[in-house]
Amino acid sequence: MIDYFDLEASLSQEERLLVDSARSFVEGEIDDMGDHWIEGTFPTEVIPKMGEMGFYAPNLEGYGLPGVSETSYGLLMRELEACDSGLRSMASVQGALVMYPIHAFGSDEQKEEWLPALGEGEAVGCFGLTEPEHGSNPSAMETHAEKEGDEYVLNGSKTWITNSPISDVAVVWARDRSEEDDPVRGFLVETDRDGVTTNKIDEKLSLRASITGEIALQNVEIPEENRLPGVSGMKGPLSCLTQARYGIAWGAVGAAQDCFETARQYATDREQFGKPIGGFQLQQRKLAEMATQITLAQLLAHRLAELKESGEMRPQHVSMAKRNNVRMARDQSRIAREMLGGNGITADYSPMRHMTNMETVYTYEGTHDIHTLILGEDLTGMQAYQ
Ligand SMILES: Cc1cc2nc3c(=O)[nH]c(=O)nc-3n(C[C@H](O)[C@H](O)[C@H](O)COP(=O)(O)OP(=O)(O)OC[C@H]3O[C@@H](n4cnc5c(N)ncnc54)[C@H](O)[C@@H]3O)c2cc1C
Repeated sequence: MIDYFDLEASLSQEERLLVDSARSFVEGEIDDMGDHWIEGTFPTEVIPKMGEMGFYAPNLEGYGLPGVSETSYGLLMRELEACDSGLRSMASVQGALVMYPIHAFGSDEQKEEWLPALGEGEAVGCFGLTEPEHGSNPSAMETHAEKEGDEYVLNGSKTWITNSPISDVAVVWARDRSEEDDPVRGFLVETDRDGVTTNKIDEKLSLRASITGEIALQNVEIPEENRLPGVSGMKGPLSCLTQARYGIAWGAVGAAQDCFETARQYATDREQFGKPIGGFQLQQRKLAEMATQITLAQLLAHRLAELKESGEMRPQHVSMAKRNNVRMARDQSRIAREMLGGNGITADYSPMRHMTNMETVYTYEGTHDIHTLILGEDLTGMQAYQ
């Protein structure tokens, strides 16, 4: 894969090993992502295998988790998304959006119950924040929890929830009406409880190789021990999103790298007017621009990892990297598709699959617009959301 500035020369042995094992896992276990994309399915048989490989939250420590470097974690997300954004989304949601909040804000009992099972891929989790009427502004959420004795009763609905139809547990963010000012709290909701339904959203034209659904909660009773005790307010869900967005900033680079390699190979093989199309200046310009944009995004991702490792990373740094790298992958996947001519619109080649996936990645985890506003506020001190 393209590494024009030789950034990988400075990887540690652990980091290099992780890249190699993720790459050979993808090559050995997943050869039919195009078929899954067409069918709108996810290869669920790889969920426990990804657990065995240690792909879920390996940057966390304890409960069997190895605590690898942030660069290792980023490289892993990059390798998974080079295959498909659906595969990276599986690892991102399970690791950054489900295991992270349990690890950071959960009780000892919650950690013991869920972290080993989720880490091994024996259980699947999902993250319920978005609601039908509240996407970019989740703080306006209507889902709420009322305290009744030593139980909570949850009501509300979440939508666009990755993996909800195949999840064992959902981290549901809801207003806790038993406290003053109804703060947002996280609740662990087992999906087999009475009153929980998780309908699948069909006919997506993007991120097709990923299962997406709703979570409807109708008088769902859960014990009060299922509330995450360690966080209150929007910083709960937002801190999870910072973790997941970090992985996306890396993952998008993987999708773009795969597009680049596919386009470069095609330009070498495909002949028109008696020579490979890669010999024409117009095609070389496209490859030169693609390589440059990928390299800039790689530099951003590597520096972001250093900031995260040293504890200096701010959510706004993540916003800039997610915003830039996803836009880059969205633009460059289209150029790669274009270079493949008619063949580029088939599922035999990855660029158009990546290109359509990028529409979701551009929108979820904070839309491109919302990250623009986060940066605008950071740069001016004035917020322009409303
Ligand atoms: C495939 C997929 C998987 C997802 N997985 C999950 C998941 O696992 N868990 C979860 O909780 N959510 C998930 N989401 C939801 C996702 O995070 C939301 O779609 C996203 O936050 C945008 O919300 P919305 O779709 O309601 O769009 P809206 O918020 O309605 O936005 C519509 C448009 O308005 C723009 N806009 C909104 N506010 C402003 C403003 N103040 N200024 C300027 N422009 C603005 C937006 O940028 C966008 O272009 C997923 C989404 C998809 C598509």
